Amino acid sequence: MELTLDRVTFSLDGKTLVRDLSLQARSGQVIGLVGPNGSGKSTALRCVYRALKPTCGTVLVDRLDLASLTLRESARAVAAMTQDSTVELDFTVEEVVALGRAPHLRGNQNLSARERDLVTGTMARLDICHLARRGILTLSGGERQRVLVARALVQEPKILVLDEPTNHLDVRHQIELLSLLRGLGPTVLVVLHDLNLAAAACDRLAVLSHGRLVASGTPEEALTAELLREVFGVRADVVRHPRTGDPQLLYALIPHL
Ligand SMILES: Nc1ncnc2c1ncn2[C@@H]1O[C@H](COP(=O)(O)OP(=O)(O)OP(=O)(O)O)[C@@H](O)[C@H]1O
Repeated sequence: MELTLDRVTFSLDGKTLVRDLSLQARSGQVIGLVGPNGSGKSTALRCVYRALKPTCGTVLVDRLDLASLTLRESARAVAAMTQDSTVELDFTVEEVVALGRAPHLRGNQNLSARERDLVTGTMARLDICHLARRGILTLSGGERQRVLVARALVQEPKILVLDEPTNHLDVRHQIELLSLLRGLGPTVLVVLHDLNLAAAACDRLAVLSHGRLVASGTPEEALTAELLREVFGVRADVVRHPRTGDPQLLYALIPHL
């Protein structure tokens, strides 16, 4: 499914956190949203998964205004793993992952055999089968993060929204998770802070600064030394990855800061 943000603005208490943001993700594309702290990335995502209602503008899923869908319909279409995703109760890992099916079930309906296989298969992909019977509250940050991604995938969404999904993950699990996003099926909108991983994982990048879109395009088009200086305030050398050809950024510490 295609995801379109059409001039989305979100204001709160007279402050505009996201201004006139227009983005388009074609079906199956992975779009990375990057930008400095406080630039409005999470706010923009919240408008997509309906935790916030845009003050102006619309979010369209296949040209259908998301706001016109019932909450159940939009929960079937859009899954989110965000910094707000929490599990307060001490469910087991397997139970939490199975909760991803909730928008597809009626009342106390049990999971079908296909859905049980989906839960098991997704847990295997996220390397969490060994945690199946553990209480979610006993997990490490990275383990928990992988469980929450599995829950979102089990939802079989058309649009997958991920806010810093590699947060807490060790380098192997970061690479595995982002590799998984490629060719996954749903259209993915993902916030990433690691620009080298974003360049490797995303078809296109959208760069936010002070709530506004300041650059967008392929990683090569978006991640220029000039943009890194102006938007992120860092000096970086942009080189090509010797194996993949992706742009990669080299930073150095600032002497005598
Ligand atoms: N509920 C709120 N009340 C007041 N200000 C808010 C609220 N939520 C967000 N903000 C402000 O809006 C701006 C954008 O926040 P947002 O969380 O969208 O940024 P972000 O780009 O995701 O940042 P980060 O990279 O640090 O996670 C920030 O200045 C933040 O302090």
